[in-house]
Amino acid sequence: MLAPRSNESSIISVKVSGRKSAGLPVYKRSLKAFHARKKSIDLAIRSRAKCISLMQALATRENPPIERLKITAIGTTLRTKMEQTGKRLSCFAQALNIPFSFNTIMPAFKTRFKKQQFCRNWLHSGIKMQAKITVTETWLRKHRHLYDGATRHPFIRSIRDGNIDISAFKTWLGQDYIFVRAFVPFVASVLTKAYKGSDDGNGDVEVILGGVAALHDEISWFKKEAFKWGVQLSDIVPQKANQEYCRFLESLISPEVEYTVAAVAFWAIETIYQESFAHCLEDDSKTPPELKETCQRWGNESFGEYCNSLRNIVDRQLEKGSDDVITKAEATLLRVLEHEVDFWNMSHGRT
Ligand SMILES: Cc1ncc(CN)c(N)n1
Repeated sequence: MLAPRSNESSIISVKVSGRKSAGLPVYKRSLKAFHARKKSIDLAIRSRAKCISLMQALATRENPPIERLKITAIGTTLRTKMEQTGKRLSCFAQALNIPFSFNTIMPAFKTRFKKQQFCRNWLHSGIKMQAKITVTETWLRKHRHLYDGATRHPFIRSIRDGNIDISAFKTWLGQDYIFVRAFVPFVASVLTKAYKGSDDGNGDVEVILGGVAALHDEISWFKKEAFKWGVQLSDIVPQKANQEYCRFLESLISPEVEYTVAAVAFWAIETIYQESFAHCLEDDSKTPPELKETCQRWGNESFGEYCNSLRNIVDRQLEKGSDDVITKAEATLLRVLEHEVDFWNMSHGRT
């Protein structure tokens, strides 16, 4: 244990995960350690509420002053949820005048066992583990603006705020049905590429096969939903943005397109819907009850886990990809983001 001199301030580092911390409430333990002038404290904490209690307690302390509160959240599924927590905590820290930083770590695991093992070690060992920034993480940071444009589009915001124009929703429903039909051969081609192109010790084929299987159910859902809303699917003519997006998918089916490049497109297409619709299900959302089922379809947690599995596949592939493949894959991600924005614009009646 390091004991700083009395005029030295301390950095408190708190680890957050879904696991319950044992014994004393976390903030009491943190403060105890703070009094004991430990330089750094690693604790597992369960909820945002506990972080808030800790901040309140720290804010009222004068001696020694807090230099910086650093919270690192480890998660294995919903990155957006962790980021939201980070934003809220950051606002709160600002209000209390506590210098604050928040990081998230989303490590990839081959098996559930490895994940549990990591969480156990991370929470209890006190060993600081360096999070490795993956290629997808780098891209999402670099293209944050475009990514947010695709996942927080005014169309999605209008669902979330409860003021969606139902005719726009019906447009989206009909057009997306056509898109999903074109998506089927694309996903099947990714499956073929995975079968041929990966060593598959990691189960890529199984994950992608799950995606192919789910599309059957998805198409049935569109038919049921169209009936409910009085949308005649046989009358739908694909609009320009949809045609272009479907043409883009078709171009990725070509055997010349590498598995890594096609897998990046697949991951991005699924994840954009996951993050968009999950946004409409957050606690403070005013999504109309009749649209909740639609949002659940892509915004649910298990779809989030599936997207995360796709992301792990992509990161593993990128890790061993040539510079040329990585460049093409990044360009493909950007194309997907642009097509998604165009698709929302089209649904929103902006084209
Ligand atoms: C346009 C679009 N993008 C993504 C998804 C999710 N598969 C979708 N159904 N439609």
